[in-house]
Amino acid sequence: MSRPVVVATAAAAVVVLVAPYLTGTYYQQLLAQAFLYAIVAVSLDFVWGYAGVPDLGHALWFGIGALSVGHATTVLSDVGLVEEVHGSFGRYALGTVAGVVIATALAAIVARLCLSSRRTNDFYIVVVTLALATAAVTVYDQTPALGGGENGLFGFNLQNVTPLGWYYITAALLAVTVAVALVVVRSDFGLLMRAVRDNAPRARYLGYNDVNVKIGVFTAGAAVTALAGAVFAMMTGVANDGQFSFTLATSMLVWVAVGGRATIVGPMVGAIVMSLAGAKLNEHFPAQWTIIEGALLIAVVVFVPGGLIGPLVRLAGRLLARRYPPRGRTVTAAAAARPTGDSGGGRPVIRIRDLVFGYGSLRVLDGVTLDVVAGELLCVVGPNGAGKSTLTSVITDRRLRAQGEVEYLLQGHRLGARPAAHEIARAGVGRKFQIPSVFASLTVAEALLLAGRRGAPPSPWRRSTSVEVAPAVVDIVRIAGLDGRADTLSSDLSHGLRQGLEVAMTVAARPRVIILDEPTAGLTAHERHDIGRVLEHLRDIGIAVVLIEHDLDFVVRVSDRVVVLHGGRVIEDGPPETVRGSEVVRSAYLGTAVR
Ligand SMILES: Nc1ncnc2c1ncn2[C@@H]1O[C@H](COP(=O)(O)OP(=O)(O)OP(=O)(O)O)[C@@H](O)[C@H]1O
Repeated sequence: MSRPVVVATAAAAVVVLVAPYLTGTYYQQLLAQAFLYAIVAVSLDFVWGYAGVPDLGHALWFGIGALSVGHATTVLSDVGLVEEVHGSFGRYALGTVAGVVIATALAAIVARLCLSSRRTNDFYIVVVTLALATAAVTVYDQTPALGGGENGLFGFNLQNVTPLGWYYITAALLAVTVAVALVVVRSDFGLLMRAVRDNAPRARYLGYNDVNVKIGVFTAGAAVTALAGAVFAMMTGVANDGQFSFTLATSMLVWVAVGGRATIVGPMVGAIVMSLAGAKLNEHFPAQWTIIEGALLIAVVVFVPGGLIGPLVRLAGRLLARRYPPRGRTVTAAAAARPTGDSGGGRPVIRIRDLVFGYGSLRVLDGVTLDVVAGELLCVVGPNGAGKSTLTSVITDRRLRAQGEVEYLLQGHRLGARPAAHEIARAGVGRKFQIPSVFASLTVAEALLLAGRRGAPPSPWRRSTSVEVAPAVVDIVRIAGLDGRADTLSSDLSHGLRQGLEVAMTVAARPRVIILDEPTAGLTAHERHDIGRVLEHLRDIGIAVVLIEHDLDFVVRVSDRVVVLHGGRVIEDGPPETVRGSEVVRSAYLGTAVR
């Protein structure tokens, strides 16, 4: 931490310690509630801001925590009225643990159902979280035996803790939450969270299970929020439908959006300021405050998507960085990070037999049969729409329902019948997309760091500062003009530089088979020549290189074998010169029908 950050943190700590002595009990209670809401905002920032999973019903987890403590400590009558309160500490602990466990389990189920299928996407989780929060309030109100109905449960607050005590307890919980959150988002795992948010398919094809990352973060967010809900209930002695409500869920979204997504500090400040303002304004203008909150959310999302506090935090960070330059990540070549191809060159590493695949009624691959061989540079060519990119997709993701066989003969890896994209990538099949696909919010070095781990779970607290990659990756970085740009954000790179970065990322993952869809598009003739040399080097060390290309001169120069795809069928498979001279190929490229 730089000195100004230490000073600012110490100053904030002094203010928090002294503030309750300058205010009365009323404000101590309000602030203690605001701190709990700030914990919720930080957890939602994790889920929505960093992992990109929109949870519109985040209040549900808060309500479950509160209701669980209410239930553990009270005895209800037949009509749901509180008859007795059990004030033993064990009951509070039991309620808290049960609330966290129930919220965690339910969140894991919801996230798995909404996120794990190829056919589901963010839209599902938006609808499901919204529907769940709404349904929870209805169930709550209609089932008095569960939560006291519209009256809720009350009078069960933990005795012997004063408002000042709660103030310090909640402040300490918030400090721990923020500290842990900052460590995690700055760690290597934090990079993965942002990578999955920015570009889940790219993360998947580098060997990461993006769905599990999202499910894990969503579930952790629910657990922390349930804990905050449980403490809230112990402190106030109240559990009611308001804690589940869509109104509270909307407030949570407003805190994060107004504070600034993916900043931690922004949502924390947003929650404290907005909940204090809300509490005061609600006293005088209860109806108007809800409208103001809704309008604020719309205004921020439309006009200042970065939020109000987040940009200030970033600006302060930039100003500080000028005075105290942060330690950037360095990219260095390491022999140990060298990709190792198969020693037995000439051996098939992927065997494809009679592959048939279509989009609806459109048949795109029509009985493709070919071998991908270690230590060979294979070019796949064909006119637009021939099925080249589709073939890449079907080879690198067997969850795509294709008929026929794809067998992976990668030493040391046994893949199941229909391995997922991340499993295939981990086994050593690397893929570069046709349109450059990078992680917008990651720097060049950060992207290479993640790529180099090839799906190995990154540490949630360690922040690697040096990135060791294969010498070939350093060559690609140099050829692509990325030298000296280790700390440049991928979103700030030109099209050509992104192209180079994606090739470098694919090689950094130490693949044994590398499939590159038009890696030289957007590069100059000189850069193409250099990339060609890197690909030849990869081939020479035993890697199977599959290149999808349109530039026939380049293809003839670098390839050992050329496969021509036309109308989803392999119409030629042989040495480059033979293929170039082929009448069938010429007519295919000129658009004449091939029989
Ligand atoms: N997701 C999709 N849904 C429906 N049709 C698709 C989809 N992706 C590709 N296609 C169609 O499948 C056919 C083959 O496309 P593909 O991108 O595999 O060809 P290609 O040989 O890579 O072409 P290009 O050289 O232009 O990239 C095309 O007719 C294309 O329109």
